[in-house]
Amino acid sequence: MNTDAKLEQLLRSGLKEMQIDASELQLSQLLSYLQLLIKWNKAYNLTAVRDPIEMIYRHLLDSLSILPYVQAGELTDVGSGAGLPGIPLAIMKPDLQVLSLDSNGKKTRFQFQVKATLNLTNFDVQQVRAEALQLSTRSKQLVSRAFASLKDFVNLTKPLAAKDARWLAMKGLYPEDELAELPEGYICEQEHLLQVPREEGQRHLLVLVKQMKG
Ligand SMILES: C[S@@+](CC[C@H](N)C(=O)[O-])C[C@H]1O[C@@H](n2cnc3c(N)ncnc32)[C@H](O)[C@@H]1O
Repeated sequence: MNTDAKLEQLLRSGLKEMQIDASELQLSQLLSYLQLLIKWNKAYNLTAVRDPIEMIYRHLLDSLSILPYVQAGELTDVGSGAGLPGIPLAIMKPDLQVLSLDSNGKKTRFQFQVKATLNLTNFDVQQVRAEALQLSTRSKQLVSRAFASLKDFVNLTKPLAAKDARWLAMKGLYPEDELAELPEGYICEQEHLLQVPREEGQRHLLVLVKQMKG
């Protein structure tokens, strides 16, 4: 079996194991994204993960592990790097409109290329520091993976967030210390253990909200 066929087979079986139904178009978009990531990573150093098989688990499937907790509508991905988790989520969830933010021009150029190649109409990207951005409509749902502490994630993005916003923070180790340092008035409303095939370490999703008064 050639390498591309092997990657396709591993992705198909990983999605199946996670009970994610992908159409043939979605599957081919995920594979095209993977191919672009492999190609651009050589020159642009987008991710420390170099092995294409590892990219399937640590990037594509890890991003998709939060699918059950993402609500339809808009989602702002903060510090998205190579487009993670925003690009896999935009591919798999057409009822989601993703705004992807990163301060690094090489990374946002890569994301523009992915958007154009895959014709991802529900995905937009901006090169900006999150704390410098002003949105005309504030975001109800923000996500980050490997971006910042919980405290910094909330503090840097407060001006972007609607009153009833949910901050989805993807974490490896359970961030006990970070939870103790949440900005005043913010609570962790939900915690979910995330399951990714072949990945042994525990992964967590914490959903943070601003506590309503009264
Ligand atoms: C460790 S990478 C994580 C990338 C991606 N979320 C992932 O999981 O692979 C963190 C990213 O945050 C970006 N970043 C750091 N500070 C930022 C800020 N204040 N605003 C926007 N992006 C920022 C960096 O350029 C980098 O691409």
